Amino acid sequence: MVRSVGILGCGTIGTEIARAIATETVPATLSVVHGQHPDRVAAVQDQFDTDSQPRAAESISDLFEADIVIEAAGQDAVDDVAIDALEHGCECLLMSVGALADAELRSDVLEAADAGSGRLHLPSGAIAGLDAIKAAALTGELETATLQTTKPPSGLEGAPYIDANDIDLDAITEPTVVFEGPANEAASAFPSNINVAMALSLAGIGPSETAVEIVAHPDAETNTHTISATGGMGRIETTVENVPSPTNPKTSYLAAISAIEKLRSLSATVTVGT
Ligand SMILES: NC(=O)C1=CN([C@@H]2O[C@H](COP(=O)(O)OP(=O)(O)OC[C@H]3O[C@@H](n4cnc5c(N)ncnc54)[C@H](O)[C@@H]3O)[C@@H](O)[C@H]2O)C=CC1
Ligand SMILES: O=C([O-])CC(=O)C(=O)O
Repeated sequence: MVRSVGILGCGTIGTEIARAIATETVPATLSVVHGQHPDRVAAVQDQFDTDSQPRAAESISDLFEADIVIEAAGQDAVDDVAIDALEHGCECLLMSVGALADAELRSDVLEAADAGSGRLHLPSGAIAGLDAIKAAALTGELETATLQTTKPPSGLEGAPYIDANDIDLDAITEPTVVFEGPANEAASAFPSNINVAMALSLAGIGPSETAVEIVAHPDAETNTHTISATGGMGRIETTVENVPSPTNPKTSYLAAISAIEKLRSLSATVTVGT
């Protein structure tokens, strides 16, 4: 049973998760939040009645008083929070799953989860189909897994890969493949765009075997993710045409509500789906 929640990052996803707690969609208390911008921290606190407002943490370690620590900050923050939270016995939910493309960090985080009393949760986020992918991978049936992601060019702005390769996003006038490669390379090349590739990898056949294609589409109005997988179980194909979040178009709205459902399910007496 998860009773108290701590949130790292008061941006699009962190604020939406806090709202779900404030409106009792999730039966838990938001006890503590940590953010970089006092105004965003205050906006999260203001979603609650005065007597139930979360405390603004002075440091990340203050979050470990909660039963579950949710990272909704960015890939750089994962190293600062995940291992310590797990070692403190907290449950830990990571949104910036792409940080686990770093093999050493991944191994340390998974080891901390194995050693501690808290569990590590990596939600499906903005993709659909990890239930089937997990089941197929467990029995060794899964042979191939690919992710094709299509975003408007503006949604890829600021990605290290775009900058390093001098890709002029403004000059794109037709659907253009801007990246092809394994998930572990995609996750660090596009840290704010393709965390979902690492979730797919960890559910499936691993980050170096999972193939990723990123398409910049000048007319796209959605962030679209298509998973294609084959193996002894048959063929899986899922496509989600995601509505971008108004406050951060790089982030699909589904990512926030996926985390909210994961959080709710931790206290549920009945769970549906794999
Ligand atoms: N797994 C998935 O399916 C998805 C994951 N994401 C990832 O989730 C994360 C959060 O996404 P958004 O809420 O849209 O981002 P956002 O940019 O709207 O909010 C992040 C907030 O965290 C704060 N922050 C960053 N580092 C911090 C630190 N060390 N300590 C305290 N606060 C810190 C920032 O100031 C910002 O307010 C991002 O890494 C994003 O790429 C986004 C969409 C889907
Ligand atoms: O929200 C999305 O569409 C996916 C995303 O940004 C990510 O996985 O980092």
